[in-house]
Amino acid sequence: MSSLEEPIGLDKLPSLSNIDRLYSFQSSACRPIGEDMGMGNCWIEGRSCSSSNSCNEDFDEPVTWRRKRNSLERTSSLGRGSMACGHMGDLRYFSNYQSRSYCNGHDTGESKYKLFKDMPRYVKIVEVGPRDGLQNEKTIVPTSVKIKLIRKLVSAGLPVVEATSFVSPKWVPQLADAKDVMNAVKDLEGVRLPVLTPNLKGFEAAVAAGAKEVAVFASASESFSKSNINCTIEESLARYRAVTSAAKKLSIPVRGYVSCVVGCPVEGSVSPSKVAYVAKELHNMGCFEISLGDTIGVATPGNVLPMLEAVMAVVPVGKLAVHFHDTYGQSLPNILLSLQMGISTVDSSISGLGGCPYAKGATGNVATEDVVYMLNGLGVKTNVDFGKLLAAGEYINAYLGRSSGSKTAAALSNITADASKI
Ligand SMILES: CC(C)(COP(=O)([O-])OP(=O)([O-])OC[C@H]1O[C@@H](n2cnc3c(N)ncnc32)[C@H](O)[C@@H]1OP(=O)([O-])[O-])[C@@H](O)C(=O)NCCC(=O)NCCSC(=O)C[C@@](C)(O)CC(=O)[O-]
Repeated sequence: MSSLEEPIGLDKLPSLSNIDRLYSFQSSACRPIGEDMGMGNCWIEGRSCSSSNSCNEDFDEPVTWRRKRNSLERTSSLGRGSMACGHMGDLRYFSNYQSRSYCNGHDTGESKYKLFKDMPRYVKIVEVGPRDGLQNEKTIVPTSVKIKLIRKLVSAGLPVVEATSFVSPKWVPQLADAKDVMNAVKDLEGVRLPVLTPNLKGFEAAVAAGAKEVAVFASASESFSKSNINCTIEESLARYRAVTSAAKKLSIPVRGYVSCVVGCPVEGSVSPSKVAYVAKELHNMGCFEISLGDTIGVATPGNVLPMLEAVMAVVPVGKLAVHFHDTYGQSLPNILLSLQMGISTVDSSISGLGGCPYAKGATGNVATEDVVYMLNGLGVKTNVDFGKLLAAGEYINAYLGRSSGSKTAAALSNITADASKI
C-alpha cells in the first residue's frame, strides 16, 4: 500500500471524475463556512481542521494552538482519518495528511514561530509554462493548443500567466506564433499576461499584438548572455533601458529576469555580487519586479541564501521573485527558503514543462502543482483552484503524450488509478 493511500479512505471513494476527486484535496475544504479565509486564520492548515471545522485562530497565538493541539490529540485516538474536517469518508482527509507533521503530539508553536515568522501569507504564482515550458519543446505546439492551455491556467485562478515571447523566430521557432497567441488571449480578464521582449523590436511587436505587460531578460553570466541573446551583459542592459523607457511612455509595466543566478552551463558557479549587480541595474531602470532565475536548476538552499542576501541588499525584497528549475530536485527547498527570507512571488511551470536549450540535461521549472501543494500544506494562500490546475496539466500532458513532470500530479493520479481497481 502506498503511503498516500492510507489517510484518505479509498474504500469510501464516491464515483467522481478524476478532477472532481482531486478538487476536494484543496485546502479550501477546511475553510471556515461562509467566510473568506484570511491567512491569519489558516496559517497551518491542520489547525483549521478541528471537529468544529472552524478556523479562527491566528498564527501568533501559540497558547490557543496548544489548546487546539489537545483537541487534535483527543481526536487522533480515533485514527488519522478522524482528524479530518468533519467529512468522514471522502478525500478531504488529504488536507490533514498534508499538515500531519504539525499534529504529531509535539508542541511546535515556538519552532513554527521561528521558522515561519517571515513567511508571506499570500504567494503570487507567476505561471511560465506557456512561455518557458513550451519554448523548449522539441516539436512545435499548435497555436490553438497554446491558447487553450493559457485559458485553462487563467481559469484555475493563476494571477499571472506568461503567455509567449516576441523573440527572433530563428532563435526560438517554438514561439514564432507569438502575435496570434497574444491576439487570442489579450482580452482575458482578471489576469496579467506578460510576454518576453529581448529588444525594442520585440517590445513594439508585443504592444502591437495587445500585450499590456512585458519582461526583459538579462543574465548574471557573460557566457550565457552571449549564447542566449547574442550580446554582452552591458549590451543587454543598454537594450533593456531602451525597452523600459519606451514602456514607461505607454505605462506598460516591465518585469526583469536575471538568469544563471547560481550557476551557468559554461562558466560554472556565478558569484552573488554579479547577480546583485544585474538585479540592481534592472531595478534602477524601472523594472517593477526582478525574477531571479536558476536557469539550469543547480541551486541548493546553501547557495540560494548568499545569492538572495546579496540581491536583497540592493533591491527591496518585495520586488523580488524566484524562478527555479528542478534539474536536481531542489526547487521546493529553495522556494521554502526564499519564502522564509520574505519573498512572496514564485515562478513555476504547469507540470514542470520546460528545460534549457543551452544546458544539456537541465529540466523544466518547478511544477506549479508541486508549488501549490506545498503552499497549501503551509497554509499559504495562492487563490489557485487545485482541481482546475490539475486539469490544465492533464490537458497539456495529454497533448504532448507524456506523463506529468509534477510529483504531486503523478502521486494523485496513482491514487486515482489504484482507486479505480477497487
Ligand atoms: C535577442 C535576439 C533577437 C538577438 O538576435 P541577433 O541574431 O543577434 O539579432 P539581430 O538584431 O542581428 O537580428 C537578427 C534577425 O532577427 C530579427 N529579430 C531581432 N529581434 C527580433 C525580435 N524581437 N522579434 C523577431 N525578430 C527579431 C531581426 O530582424 C533579424 O532578422 P533578419 O533580418 O535576419 O530577417 C535573439 O538572440 C533572440 O531572439 N534571443 C531570444 C532567445 C530566447 O528567447 N531564449 C530563451 C529565453 S529564456 C531565458 O532567458 C531565461 C529565463 C527568462 O527563462 C529565466 C531562467 O530560466 O532563468
